[in-house]
Amino acid sequence: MCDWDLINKVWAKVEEDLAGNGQTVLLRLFEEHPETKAHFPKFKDIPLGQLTSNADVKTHGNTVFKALGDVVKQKGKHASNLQALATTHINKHKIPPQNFTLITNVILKVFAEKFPGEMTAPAQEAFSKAFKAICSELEDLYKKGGFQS
Ligand code: HEM
Repeated sequence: MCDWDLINKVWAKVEEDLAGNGQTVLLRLFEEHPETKAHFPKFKDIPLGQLTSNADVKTHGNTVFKALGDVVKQKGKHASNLQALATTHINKHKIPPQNFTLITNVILKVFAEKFPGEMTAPAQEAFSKAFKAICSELEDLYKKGGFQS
């Protein structure tokens, strides 16, 4: 099974609760890297403890995971998906590119904890490789987009 097929197999499990899994990842990101929360106008002034029951976090978790699922399903032909993400995250949300490395590392960790049956060593390796490639492509798009931090 090639890398993207392995990834999509795990993703089918993630989709059983897309919003809940996205929510877990966002909360873990804010917990482990508190500076990331400051980028979200909706969440920056709310203490982390109160965000666990905040419906907007779950809604945004769904938004992020829907977009990431769209990337994964392209099986590598995701240039236009990444371009769209880079454009809004550079120009509208003004998110420094290294934040994508932070969130993808959190996703890897959360999936390994939540889905030990699906996240076999080869599946972890496949995600790790794919996320590294995606982050590096986003970084190139940021450079082309003239991102100023
Ligand atoms: C897996 C990586 C990510 C994906 C797939 C993703 C996807 C999205 C999508 C689909 C939206 C809404 C549409 C848009 O504006 O493009 C969005 C909004 C946003 N994203 Fe991301 N994102 C990712 C990572 C991040 C990171 C790491 C940060 C900051 C640390 C971030 C900050 C934001 C903010 C502030 C918004 C606007 C939220 C609002 O509506 O108030 N994103 N993201």
